[in-house]
Amino acid sequence: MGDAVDTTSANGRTLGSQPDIVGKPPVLTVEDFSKSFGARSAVENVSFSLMEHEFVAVLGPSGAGKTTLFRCITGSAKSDAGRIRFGGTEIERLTPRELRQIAVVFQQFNLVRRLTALDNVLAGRLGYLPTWRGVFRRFERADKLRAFECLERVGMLDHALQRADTLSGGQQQRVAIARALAQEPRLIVADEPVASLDPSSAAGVMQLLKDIARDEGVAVICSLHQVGYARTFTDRVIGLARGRVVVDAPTQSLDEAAYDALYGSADLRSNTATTGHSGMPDHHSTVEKDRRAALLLISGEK
Ligand SMILES: Nc1ncnc2c1ncn2[C@@H]1O[C@H](COP(=O)(O)OP(=O)(O)OP(=O)(O)O)[C@@H](O)[C@H]1O
Repeated sequence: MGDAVDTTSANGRTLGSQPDIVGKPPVLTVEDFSKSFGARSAVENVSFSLMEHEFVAVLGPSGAGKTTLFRCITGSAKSDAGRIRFGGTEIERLTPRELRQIAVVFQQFNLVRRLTALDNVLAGRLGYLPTWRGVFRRFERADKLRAFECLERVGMLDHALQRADTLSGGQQQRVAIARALAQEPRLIVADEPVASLDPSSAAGVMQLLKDIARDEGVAVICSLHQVGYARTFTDRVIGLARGRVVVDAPTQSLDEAAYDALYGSADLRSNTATTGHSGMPDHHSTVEKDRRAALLLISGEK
């Protein structure tokens, strides 16, 4: 390996010493992306790009548009305007094989509860099997070896044959990350991956995602409600408020004013008015709670 050199991302930020990404195109590019639900604008003119090895947090008050953005990145919802490119190709034009390189980690793990950890991880290989093998779950030896390696990578090898519903929340999320790794991803999209975990398990999962970005060269984009985890583990913060990017900067450069822009800029009345679809939480109180949590964490860590 040659000497480490500082590398600047497409967004003009230094990613640290990552010699192997020099001259490489971004893994993901989001350009002037917008999405509305009827007359309600959820995400507006969002642009950013992600490089290999980057671990990026997406922060923002409830209703800011994080989930909508993630659903469009993974191809499960369509944008109204703008472009999302993965490895240079627009998301809508990706082949199934290319789409497999985008792995998703969910808040509720989404494991098959009655299957073992190993069988859940093998599900990440399904996209690589010919159809008939997939239907009968006839995995090749190489797929099984790969699944074991992924379980080892997340520290869950000893639990390979344990049923998913007998694992703790933190262990289940590790298995879900192993399943994501089994897809051989270039991008991991983690939608509030630690929201259901206790603080110790959450820190372990955040550290694991950080290590994967650093060691495997995967780009990881992760929505969070906890500013502290973003500050401790991620390289860069993209802050959304009312569907717009209000912060996009290296994590270490962010100060109180930046978090204030993110959580304090939300016009609570208009935010509540634009987030009223059924099933959503009380946005006024959630935004205020997020803001207080952000300020507490910032003042506590200085
Ligand atoms: N299926 C839908 N139908 C109508 N409006 C929607 C739908 N999904 C999201 N929205 C609206 O889009 C906006 C963004 O919502 P989104 O769920 O993306 O925010 P979020 O930042 O992920 O919030 P949270 O942190 O609470 O998950 C909100 O105004 C929301 O009410």
